[in-house]
Amino acid sequence: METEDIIAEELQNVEAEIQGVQDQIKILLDQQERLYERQSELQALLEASKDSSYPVNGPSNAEENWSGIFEWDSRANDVRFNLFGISTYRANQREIINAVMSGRDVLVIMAAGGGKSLCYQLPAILRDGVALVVSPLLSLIQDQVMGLSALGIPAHMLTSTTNKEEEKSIYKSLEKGEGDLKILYVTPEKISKSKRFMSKLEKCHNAGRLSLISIDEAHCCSQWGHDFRPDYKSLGILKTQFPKVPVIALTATATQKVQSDLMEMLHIPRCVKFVSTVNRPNLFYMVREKSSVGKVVVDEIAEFIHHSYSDHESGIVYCFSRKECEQVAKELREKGISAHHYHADMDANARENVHKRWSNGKLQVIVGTVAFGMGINKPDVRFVIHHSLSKSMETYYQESGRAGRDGLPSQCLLYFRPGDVPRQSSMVFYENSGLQNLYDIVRYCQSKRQCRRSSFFRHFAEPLQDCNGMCDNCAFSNEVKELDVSRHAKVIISLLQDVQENDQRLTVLQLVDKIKIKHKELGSELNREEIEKLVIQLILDRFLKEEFQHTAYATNAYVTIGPLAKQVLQGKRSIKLEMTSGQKKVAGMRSVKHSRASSTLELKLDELRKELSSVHGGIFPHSVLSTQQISLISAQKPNSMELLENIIGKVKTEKYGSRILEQVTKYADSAQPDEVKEEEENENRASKRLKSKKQLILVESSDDES
Ligand SMILES: Nc1ncnc2c1ncn2[C@@H]1O[C@H](COP(=O)(O)OP(=O)(O)OP(=O)(O)O)[C@@H](O)[C@H]1O
Repeated sequence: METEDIIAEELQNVEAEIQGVQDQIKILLDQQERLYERQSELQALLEASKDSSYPVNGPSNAEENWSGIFEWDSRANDVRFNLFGISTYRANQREIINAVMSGRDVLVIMAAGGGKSLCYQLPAILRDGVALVVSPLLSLIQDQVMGLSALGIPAHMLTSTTNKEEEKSIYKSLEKGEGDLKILYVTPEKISKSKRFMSKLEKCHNAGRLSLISIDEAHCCSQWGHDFRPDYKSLGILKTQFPKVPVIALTATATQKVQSDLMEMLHIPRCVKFVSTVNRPNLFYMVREKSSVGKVVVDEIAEFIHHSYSDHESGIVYCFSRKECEQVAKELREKGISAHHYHADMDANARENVHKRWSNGKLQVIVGTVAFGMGINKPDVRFVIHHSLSKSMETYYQESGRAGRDGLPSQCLLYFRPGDVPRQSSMVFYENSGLQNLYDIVRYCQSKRQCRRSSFFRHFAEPLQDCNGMCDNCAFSNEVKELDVSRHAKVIISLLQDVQENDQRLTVLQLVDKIKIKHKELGSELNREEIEKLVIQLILDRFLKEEFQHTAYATNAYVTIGPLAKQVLQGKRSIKLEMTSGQKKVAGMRSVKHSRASSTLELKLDELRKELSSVHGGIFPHSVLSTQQISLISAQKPNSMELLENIIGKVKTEKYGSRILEQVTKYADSAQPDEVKEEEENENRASKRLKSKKQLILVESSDDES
């Protein structure tokens, strides 16, 4: 061999080795970044626990025993029961109220629908003076003020919609203590932008009349949260200016990082922290494969709603774009579902009108963008359907969490198509950890084995809890099969290498088109959806990666070779794709059962209504006792005691009288679920038959595969 050849060969080897080392460096750098993040999280936590004389999440001596006896106990019980109509506290509520009443700063992380409002509203009533509540959205504020006013609690708001006269009277109350003002809601902009307001607030404080400060949706403070609001950043001024006034910050979701961040931003390092579980046991989570044909998806959604719910049971459908919202709402209407779109392009009146009709049960479904988000106070949302992917686990948890805030069984369904990923990734790649967050939710969607609930626990760093079969993967896990697609992956990577060598670029969908042709030549049997899924999986596992390029009109996402691609090419890594034999039918079965149960109960409920009408002139408190509530009570499910007590509390508060209470209780006892159970058993049998048939088909097709 010529010297030149020897050198050239060695050079090639060295270059290959350098490439290998660079790949390793990249992986290590990523790992280092993750470790730095965790390090700063842990340092902040350590600092917070050193600083705080109170331990995180619980008392350690008598003084810190938040569930002990306090002088305000009987007053608190009186207000809870007689004013709010709530018969018992939920987990952590009493402790939180006691900590606030003791003058401590408090951080509350409690799942959606957990009952956060009571934690600041009750102390606001018990403490002398005015409580200031900062809340991010007008609609949320309006709902809260309306609700409190209906209970006879003097609550007001100071927002862009407040008229001059009302503003004057609120300022008078703040400054001079005149008039009746107990709870004042403001948006964060009021704190950051209105000097006049801050000066009035100061006067209120100086006169000893600022009783507490509540920061709702506190995750908006943190850039690491999923809904950062710049105006929330300036809320730290409240603690600086009013250091002795207790601050209570509340949110449904906050990772460790967000928690430490918001404690720092709000200047409450010594706060007592109450973290409740993120688990929402009443929510059934499922993911369905989304057809590439838009009409098919809407047909399926319509069928799901028709099958599962009666007209008065409402839900939300989330879409990616405004145009999509309008289209989906229109198609749902054509299918006989009362639906309307909701997005930021509509004027405020039109939006409010849609929201109102939906809240009053006159509209069954709102088809919204994420603009229809925080501030939805409707407790009986029975289903949340995602027509498109959310941008992170946190956003999905929040959005789907709008279902079932009343604690009753509700369903969260996400339609996922791998081909939708680039659309989202080109929107989020510039955000802090945007891609990482997106890929987490994509993993959630792609997995056909992992418990959906456990993904939430992992994401929020919470110990795992039993899912009780309340997700599609737990309910139907044995339908899944793993297919070795290593050779398909090699073809994809090689093809992409060729493309890159020719200085060309491909989007995910273009790549899929090319592979489809190539696979046909190779006699491969993966269909288009499966190839899409494989490409996305290769991106998640860093065998491929996404790159972005801005044009004048948009940001395009391209797919390129990832840092670990070589491992596949060299046969060091095998690639497996999870496959099922078809759509999971669990929702359909539950829904058939559910709608039949509802109709049986509806008949009985009508009987009850007739009887009650003789007492109350035909007005039955439907909001107090829905068909589903009765169904739950009669089936003696978990939660039923709380529900029954809640109903009793409400009936008492709303003065429907003892006769109704008696009838309700009697009715709840007598509703008989036997018929329902029988139907359920029949359906289970049918489901088992269907499953074994599907497995057979699966085995046959996988034999072909190998
Ligand atoms: N102890 C309780 N017993 C029964 N019902 C309760 C209790 N506490 C609160 N609720 C009810 O639970 C529902 C949800 O409460 P709330 O609106 O405070 O939830 P939240 O935690 O603020 O939820 P989100 O994060 O979704 O806004 C309300 O209808 C409220 O009246």
